[in-house]
Amino acid sequence: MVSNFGEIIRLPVHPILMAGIMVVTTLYFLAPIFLRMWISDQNGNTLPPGPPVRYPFLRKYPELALDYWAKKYGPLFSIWMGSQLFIVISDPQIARDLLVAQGAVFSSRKQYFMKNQVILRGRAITASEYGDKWRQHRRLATQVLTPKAMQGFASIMEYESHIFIKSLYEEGQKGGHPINPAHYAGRFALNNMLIISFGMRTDSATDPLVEKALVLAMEFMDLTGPWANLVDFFEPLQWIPTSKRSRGRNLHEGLMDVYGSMIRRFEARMDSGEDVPDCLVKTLIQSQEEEKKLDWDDLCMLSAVFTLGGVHSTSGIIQWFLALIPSHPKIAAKAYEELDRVVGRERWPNTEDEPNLPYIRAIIKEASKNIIVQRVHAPFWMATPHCTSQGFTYKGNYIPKDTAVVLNCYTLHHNEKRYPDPFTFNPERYLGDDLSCAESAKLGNAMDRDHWTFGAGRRICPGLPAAERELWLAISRLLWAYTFHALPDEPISLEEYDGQSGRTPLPYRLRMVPRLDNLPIILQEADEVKISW
Ligand code: HEM
Repeated sequence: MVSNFGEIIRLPVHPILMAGIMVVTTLYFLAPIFLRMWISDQNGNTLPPGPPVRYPFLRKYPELALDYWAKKYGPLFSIWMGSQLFIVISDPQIARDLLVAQGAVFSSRKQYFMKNQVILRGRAITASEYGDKWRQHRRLATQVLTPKAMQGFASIMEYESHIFIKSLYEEGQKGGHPINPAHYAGRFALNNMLIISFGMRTDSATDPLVEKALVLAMEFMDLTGPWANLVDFFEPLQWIPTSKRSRGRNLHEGLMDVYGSMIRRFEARMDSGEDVPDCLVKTLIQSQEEEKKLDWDDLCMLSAVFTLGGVHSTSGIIQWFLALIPSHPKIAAKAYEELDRVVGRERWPNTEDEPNLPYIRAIIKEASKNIIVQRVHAPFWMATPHCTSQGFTYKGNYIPKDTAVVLNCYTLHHNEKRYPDPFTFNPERYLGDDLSCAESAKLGNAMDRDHWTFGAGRRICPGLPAAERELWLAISRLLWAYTFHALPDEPISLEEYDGQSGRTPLPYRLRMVPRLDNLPIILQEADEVKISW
């Protein structure tokens, strides 16, 4: 604009715009103050208490923020992450009252942009909203994991644990050479999952398929941490192309490619009349013929998620166990005493020995409950969030439809009343608990449940029986076979964990020294074989 005096007048457009943006942004972030007053059910019950601001993201160890808020606002609090409302459950009874008793309301899944829309395209069981599609997927998944079906997989899992111990022995040069166990634990878990999903296994530690599948598994974990993606909570960001989004798309393509070609190979064997083993993909292909609703993308995503879900968590627990045990020699000594007394030194433990080895069972439960990283961080800090499919009022707290529901495992697992001295790795707390995790999850008194690592309610991990058996075979045999030693100049870091959803320790090496002279003789009893397919 030009003034009467010929001067150019600069309109303060920028400051006004800036001020406007700042006001809108401030209002946006402070909106929970008002929303907490306005959102209520017909009886005037408002949301569970919680912070008065929206959060764009949580810091690196979100479990600590949740624990802080649970102490401040109580065992049922609410929080906005961007535009998404969450409720956070930190008490066993509330977990039971909502996730189990009100399963029809609290069992859906939010269609998170990155995980469920870009990568899984809403297809796989873990991403499906509560409804017919999920029921169909869940039925197929549990069909593959019935106790009878598990019996069929038992000898294969025993074999895989044999190969796991053997490859550690060979690579570790009988204890002379330090090793990073990540690859071997990953391969053990992957082979178990490949057998359950595809009736096949890989026969080499450097098999390109293992490498590819493990890379995909790691990328999946990295991209799908529940609070890892800003784009999940700020919808406008979904329209902006980002490198992360490209990674998500590439991961989808990678999963379709790898798992699609594996399904095709399996299908070709079926078509040629071969007597193929019972496994998830066989069930899926047969069901596809019977139930037309299962399309190609369903098949690929279901088998991918099933396999991925089972690999990272199981190998993560084994890796944490191996990271922790060198600094707990008294616990190892008690385990050796029990193993020598009950199983003896002539053979190693089998599945049937489980009821007679309560201390080993207790170690596994304690390891699964909570690997205590430097007594602060907890890599398994929450189960996959659920989501409400309708509004519900619980003891005066209104929980609207589409609220994301977080099971706050960190706080649940550090409950002083349930786990005295909760920051200590103490298997003894589980002595006298003879139930499997699956049985324990069904206990009437939620306070008695062993731990919440496998989730709760209708979405509870369907792979639980398989995971328990794998952990048993791996950890009991590791303890029978080796003593564990950190390297003096390479302390094992228990301070941090890797990946957005925090499942694995930072890379480390340890020496695993054979405990008994007859280990090589036992290891000779089985050789690596490829189950061709
Ligand atoms: C130690 C190992 C494992 C851990 C800690 C684990 C943990 C979990 C958790 C926390 C959930 C979410 C539960 C919920 O929403 O309440 C889940 C879901 C799932 N898990 Fe596992 N899991 C493990 C092993 C496995 C294995 C071996 C399989 C397959 C054989 C498997 C298959 C699945 C599937 C398909 C779902 C999705 C269920 C649904 O949304 O209905 N998991 N798992």
